[in-house]
Amino acid sequence: MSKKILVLPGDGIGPEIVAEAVKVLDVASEKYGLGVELSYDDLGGAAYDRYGTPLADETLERARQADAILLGAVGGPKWDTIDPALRPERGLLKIRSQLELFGNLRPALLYPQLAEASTLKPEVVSGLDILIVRELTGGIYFGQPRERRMLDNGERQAYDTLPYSESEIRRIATVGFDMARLRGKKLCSVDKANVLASSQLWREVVEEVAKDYPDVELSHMYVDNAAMQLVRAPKQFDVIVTDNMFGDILSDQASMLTGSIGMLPSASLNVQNKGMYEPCHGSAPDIAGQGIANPLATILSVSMMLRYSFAEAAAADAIEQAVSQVLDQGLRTGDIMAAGCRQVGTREMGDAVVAALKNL
Ligand SMILES: NC(=O)c1ccc[n+]([C@@H]2O[C@H](COP(=O)([O-])OP(=O)(O)OC[C@H]3O[C@@H](n4cnc5c(N)ncnc54)[C@H](O)[C@@H]3O)[C@@H](O)[C@H]2O)c1
Ligand SMILES: CC(C)[C@H](C(=O)O)[C@@H](O)C(=O)O
Ligand SMILES: [Mg+2]
Repeated sequence: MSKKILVLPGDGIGPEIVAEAVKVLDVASEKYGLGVELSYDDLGGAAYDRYGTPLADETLERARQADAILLGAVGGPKWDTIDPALRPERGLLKIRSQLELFGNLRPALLYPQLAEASTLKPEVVSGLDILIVRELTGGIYFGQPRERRMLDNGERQAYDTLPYSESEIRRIATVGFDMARLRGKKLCSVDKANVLASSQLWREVVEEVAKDYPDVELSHMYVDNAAMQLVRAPKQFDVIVTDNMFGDILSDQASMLTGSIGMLPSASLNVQNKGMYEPCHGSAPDIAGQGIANPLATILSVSMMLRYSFAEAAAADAIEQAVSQVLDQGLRTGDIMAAGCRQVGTREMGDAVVAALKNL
């Protein structure tokens, strides 16, 4: 049976990096007989321009029908001044929420070839392999009420709300423990339980879930300390589980330990392991249209798609191996460039991964 994949290139560098990831997916499909069937639509600013909304109903319906979704990135200055309810980012939040993609996996893995591109000393990052499990459909991004209003004294005020229910915490904690069990058997839950009520409940529920995982070593850490520990001694972490906003911030931070935000893929999964796959970075308006963006995070997101949505481990491994070989060849986009390497653009990097994959 063919695998239906909806491709949403999005905005800025989105179409550039997705084009390379699709080339890699096509080759993997042919080589491993995956039988993928691609269709395309718009999300974010591109959808606003085409449909007048960042996520059209028909696009959402196509996403529901698809077996998996490949996304580039959304947003950009062109849409910064439109009605905030129609911003490109709201389309992304809506698709995540409507498909209940609550489990966001963001692996920060250092390819040894990129040790010099990391912002930390080689001995601090060598062998780094962290998985951040971010809650993706709750918390302050979605909490109601959220409002901007005028106070009686004429001052403008705005607020957001940070709710977490027990069931939301339990299901993401379970993903964290399951992942830890498959990896180094260490889970660090990151919160702000010294201040926030939502974090106090978070910690309580994570402790309850821990009873089913006696083989996993659980620790708790406040998010401010976690941010510091990530740059002090990142290898102390195996799996981190955390809320929506903390996970957003910590994953961008962790990306630099691996050399560049252009290296960090992600999977956003629901209970049926239906997934949306996208790089962790944004639409990078500062380099869009120049053909210089790093496509590897998106290519590695395809690998995650094959692993998590389609259980095609051999094909997923092969893509990761092809990426590693290309790095061995000394090819680098600007963001991971180092002395003695050859700087290439987005397309050349994608072509090199395709060639390596074909030759495996
Ligand atoms: N998942 C998403 O769609 C997503 C994620 C983050 C930000 N955004 C949106 O993207 C827009 C820009 O946001 P931002 O500038 O804060 O973050 P960004 O991640 O787009 O860019 C931050 C910096 O990283 C660089 N960068 C990002 N991806 C790169 C790549 N593949 N190769 C090389 N360099 C890369 C950019 O050039 C920029 O200097 C905003 O509208 C934001 O809301 C979208
Ligand atoms: C664009 C934005 C809504 C999004 C988020 O904060 O989740 C992005 O930063 C991400 O990391 O995927
Ligand atoms: Mg982010």
